[in-house]
Amino acid sequence: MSELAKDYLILWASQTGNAEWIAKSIHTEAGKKGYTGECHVMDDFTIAPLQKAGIVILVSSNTGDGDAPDNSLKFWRFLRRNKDKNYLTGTKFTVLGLGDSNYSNFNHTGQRLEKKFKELGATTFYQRGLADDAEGLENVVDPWIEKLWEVLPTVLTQHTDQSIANAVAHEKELEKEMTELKIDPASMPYSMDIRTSTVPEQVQKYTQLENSLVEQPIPEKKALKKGFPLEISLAGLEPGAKLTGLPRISVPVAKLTKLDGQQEDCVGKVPDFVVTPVPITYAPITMVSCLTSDDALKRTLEVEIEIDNDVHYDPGDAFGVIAPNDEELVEAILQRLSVPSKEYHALYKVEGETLPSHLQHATSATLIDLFRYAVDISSQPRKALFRMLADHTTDPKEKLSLMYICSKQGASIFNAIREESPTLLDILETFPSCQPPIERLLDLLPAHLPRFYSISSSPLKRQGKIRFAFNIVKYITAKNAQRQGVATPWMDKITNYVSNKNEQVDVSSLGIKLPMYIRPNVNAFVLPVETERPLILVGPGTGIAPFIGFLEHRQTQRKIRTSMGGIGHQPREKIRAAFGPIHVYYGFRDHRKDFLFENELKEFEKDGTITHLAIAESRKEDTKVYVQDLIKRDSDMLYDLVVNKDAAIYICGDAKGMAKGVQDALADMLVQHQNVDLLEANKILIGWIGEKKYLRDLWA
Ligand SMILES: Cc1cc2nc3c(=O)[nH]c(=O)nc-3n(C[C@H](O)[C@H](O)[C@H](O)COP(=O)(O)O)c2cc1C
Repeated sequence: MSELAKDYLILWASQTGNAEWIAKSIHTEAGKKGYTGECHVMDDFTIAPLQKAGIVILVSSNTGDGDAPDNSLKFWRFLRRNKDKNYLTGTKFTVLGLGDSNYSNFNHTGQRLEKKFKELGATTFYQRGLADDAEGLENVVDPWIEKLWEVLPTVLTQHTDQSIANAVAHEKELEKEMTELKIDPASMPYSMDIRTSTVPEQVQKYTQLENSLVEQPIPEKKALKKGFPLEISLAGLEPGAKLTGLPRISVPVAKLTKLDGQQEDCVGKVPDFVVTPVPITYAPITMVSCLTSDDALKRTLEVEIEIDNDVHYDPGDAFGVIAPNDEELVEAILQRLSVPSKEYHALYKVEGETLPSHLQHATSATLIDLFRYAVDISSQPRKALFRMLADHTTDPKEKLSLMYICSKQGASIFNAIREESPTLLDILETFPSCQPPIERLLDLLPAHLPRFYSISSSPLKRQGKIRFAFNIVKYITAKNAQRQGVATPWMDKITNYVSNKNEQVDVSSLGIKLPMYIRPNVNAFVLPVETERPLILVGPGTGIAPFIGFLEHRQTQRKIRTSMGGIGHQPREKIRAAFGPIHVYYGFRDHRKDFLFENELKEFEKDGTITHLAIAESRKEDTKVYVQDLIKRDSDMLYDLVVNKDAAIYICGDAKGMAKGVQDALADMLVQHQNVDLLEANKILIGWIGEKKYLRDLWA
């Protein structure tokens, strides 16, 4: 048998924090199990050389269109340039990919990593795992990690320290205790609604121990936001049944230490612990316009902000907005956690060995800011969160429900909960005897992230300004709970809920500033430099927004060239030939309600910026037309443009329905005209993605 390796190296790449959290959990747990190794973000790959590590574990998510996360781009450059077939000979590795099957390039990065490592001579010691966010990452990640612990002793040396053996045994004991909760048939099924929300005495005591900051709750005057408790039925659970497949008890990481003093809110200022790739700009909001009618299904706003001269962007770039979590929700959660309001502004230091990136700079932060800006309190809850909450719940039935939710037997309940997208408040109100320490919440809640918007204006046309458009995310779930996004309702609120359709309201006098930063389009979703290249732009709904920026840009470029031509330098035909045709495929539900940018698009059509505007209306009387239907209709003309005239195709919008439909329509076009089968047609399309001839900016 070959010698066991001594050290492992975990390299992770994460866009929104999942891969980072999973990689760090594996690292912490591996340490507890007696293995030694390191854990780094992929772009720090020079810190711990790959060739020196016996075992390499790669954990990577995807972004864009099957692209690698931003914090692995340097690593990828290094891998691409490295052609040495023996570079990793002797290295054993495995891959855990995180993806989402709503995207057609499902888990592309994980697969590419595996291929590249093999090309460099490495061999796999354990089969790769490809998790799907559409189904719940845990369904693959948890069993994959469980099996990893079985495989690891065959390839890696484990230290047999007695304290480690004791800790592992203790953990097993705990697990057993939790999984053998006796199920009382008399209490089933039961509804959480009948519970009172008083926190039992022993829970108060417990939290005081774990959370030095919790004092006796003081009555609050203000009526606080209420959550929407979940309905959890234990009906599916057999009396005496055991729960299996529970997530591992995650190791506590974050430690809160109280500092001296308080810090009052600095209105509109993002706390210093929020770190962005480029410094935050506070951009004054100058104009707001509502692009939809009152009776439209979705409310869409267009907003204009002012930027400094040193902020540069191209049409198609996106920028991040740093919006706080909903203030009422934050306060209601803090109150539910028994934090007295006088503590909200007390300063704390967050410490811990494997702290996630979003907490690493919180060396002096107020509690309220941590809940406003550090953690996500309204995204899909992780199973590990429910598992942790169970450990801090005193009522046996509630504890059992929490364990059930995260067990294999409770998979359908967990999925039903995901459908309802509960906030942290909803979950805590469902389980009144649950009183988790804030530190454990910091460990298990995902990072609060900037929200990205495509720029819908051209810097040529609107110097010193940026315009963007977005739907206000507010909806009612199947169980009648109200839900809302983070940034869009906040922007609607701070700009005073402008409502007259297409009226551009000047809001400069309100003095509102938007914390933002430009994120250059790593995807190359920008206009080609050659203005003569034909373009096919497909963007239903708010997917049209970046194309408005493209069109403004082309319109202004043409105007500039025409004015030069006007003084005798260039004949008009030459100018016309310098600008390729632009075909726009745009869709909405009902032209009276949600024909976004109607005036602008008609103007572009009139002045020749758009050669052909194809409009799909999906709720028009009895006909439902989608953009993909129009692409099928125009298949001959589009084939000629794409194949004979080298047009570039841009798709923006929903990854699931629209992008798949458009891809099918394009594949059909190739089948019809190029005498290939569907498989070959899709391969051609994938090739076009690689050549940046077919570009997509999609969201699930
Ligand atoms: C804008 C965006 C684009 C994405 N593109 C893809 C993709 O092309 N293929 C895929 O499998 N998953 C894709 N995903 C899904 C992520 O990989 C998945 O949600 C993962 O859990 C994110 O992990 P992270 O938080 O570590 O970045 C995308 C997610 C977002 C938000």
